Amino acid sequence: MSFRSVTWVSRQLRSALQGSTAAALQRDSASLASQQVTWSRMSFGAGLAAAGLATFVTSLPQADCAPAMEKGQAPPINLAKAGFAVPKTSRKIVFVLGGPGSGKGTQCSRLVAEYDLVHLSAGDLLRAHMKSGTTDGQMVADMIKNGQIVPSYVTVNLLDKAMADSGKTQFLIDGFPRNEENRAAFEKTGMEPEFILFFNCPEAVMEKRLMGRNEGRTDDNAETIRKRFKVFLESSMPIIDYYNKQGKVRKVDADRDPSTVFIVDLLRSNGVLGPRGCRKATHIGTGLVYLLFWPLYSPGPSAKFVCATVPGLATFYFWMVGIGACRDKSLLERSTRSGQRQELLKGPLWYGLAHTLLTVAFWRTSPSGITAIAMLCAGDGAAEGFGRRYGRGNPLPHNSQKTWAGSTACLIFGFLAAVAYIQTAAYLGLLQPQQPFGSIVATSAIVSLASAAAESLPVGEWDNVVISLVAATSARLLYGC
Ligand SMILES: Nc1ncnc2c1ncn2[C@@H]1O[C@H](COP(=O)(O)OP(=O)(O)O)[C@@H](O)[C@H]1O
Ligand SMILES: O=c1ccn([C@@H]2O[C@H](COP(=O)(O)OP(=O)(O)O)[C@@H](O)[C@H]2O)c(=O)[nH]1
Repeated sequence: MSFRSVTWVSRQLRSALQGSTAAALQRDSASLASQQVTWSRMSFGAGLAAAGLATFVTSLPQADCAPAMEKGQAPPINLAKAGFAVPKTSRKIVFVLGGPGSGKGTQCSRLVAEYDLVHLSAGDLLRAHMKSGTTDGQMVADMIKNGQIVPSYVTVNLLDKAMADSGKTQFLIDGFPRNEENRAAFEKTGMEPEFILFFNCPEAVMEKRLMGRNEGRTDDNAETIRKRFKVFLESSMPIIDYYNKQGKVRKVDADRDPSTVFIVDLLRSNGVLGPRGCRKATHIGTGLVYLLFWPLYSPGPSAKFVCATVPGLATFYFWMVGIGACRDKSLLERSTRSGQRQELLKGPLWYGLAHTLLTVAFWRTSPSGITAIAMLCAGDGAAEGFGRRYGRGNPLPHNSQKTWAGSTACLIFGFLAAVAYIQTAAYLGLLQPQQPFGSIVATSAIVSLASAAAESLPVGEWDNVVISLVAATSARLLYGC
């Protein structure tokens, strides 16, 4: 479609909507009364359509993001084979550490059979490398036989290559880093672990398991096992202590038959498995799609209440599931990090309440509510996505959990969404009073700056409330309505 025809279509749409809105506003009371009946039907219809669409939007990501193997779908496309390199910084890495024989490899294998994770055992990679026939290979063979730690340049290269070849983004790295040199060399590559799974197991239990492993390994003999335990205590435990100080260690009690589910829960609650993508897509998409329906409602005074019933009912449902009055596993999967129903009573509940209250308090005649919803959805949503992907190593000075990349994304995407939505409302003649484009741009810029600052604060689960309040208040002060 050419630019001229797009312009023509948009002009027709505008004049049709403006005409009907203006006409509806100007009609005398008798004809307005009869119009109201039609409009209330339309409002109801639009409400139902919005509710349907909101349900559709929230169900979409579930299909996209749940682990493929879990749903019996075809395995995901291998991006490396398809010719796309996955950037190092977008890799999500979990280090699996613990003494020799603590069960790291066993648990990792069980996990990868079910989930879209790649298990990279540093020991396995080194054992494969020692058969390569190179001088390095011979050195690795000797070092493994003596329970020594192979120099980082060999291990880090093998790990990096294996990650790139997999074409995937989520990795369980088992048995690495084993000492300070390993850790420093890995972090120099720009990659950082999300967290560390530490398999805690008594030496006697590990020794018994190793002696019964029977995999023909050159190092599973009493003498080397003793050396490996010593190396683990002297060189590897300090690494676990190092990450512990950063709050990154998740301890697994490995002296029992640890069910896979236990580790799965740890991975889920730390955002490695499961529906983070779904959560974000829902966070960004629901509000922005909801706003698209606002022009369809009647100019009558009850329209905003009808419109607010959509997020209102959804919020009520969140609350019902959150308190345990209803069960909805798929809602928990796509709306929470931990899969725990109580989490619905925090961020998701406030998200829904913010939409409901902003609709009723401001409605489409004021740019303030639209601005706040745009900031909450596009700004806050983009902040998390960009922060995780590009923010590593550049934390904000006042909050180490947030990054410059996240705050910049919040500012830019919040601003763009606010300008786009308010300008559309202005174009359709919905705002009262009308706002000139210059004022929309200037106000959106200031509000998005304030919202990005609010988003960067260490307010935990209150972030949806804080960003909505700051955006709505600053927009209200600047627009005056
Ligand atoms: N929870 C467990 N209980 C009993 N035996 C286990 C357990 N986990 C692993 N094993 C056995 O112990 C041995 C060492 O396990 P493995 O996963 O190879 O340890 P790691 O990778 O930590 O060296 C294997 O023979 C494995 O079958
Ligand atoms: O990052 C690593 C991982 C393993 N190894 C060597 O490989 C051996 C076996 O390690 P693996 O993780 O396979 O077995 P585990 O000791 O956990 O049973 C170790 O003792 C080390 O000699 C190493 O040097 N660096």
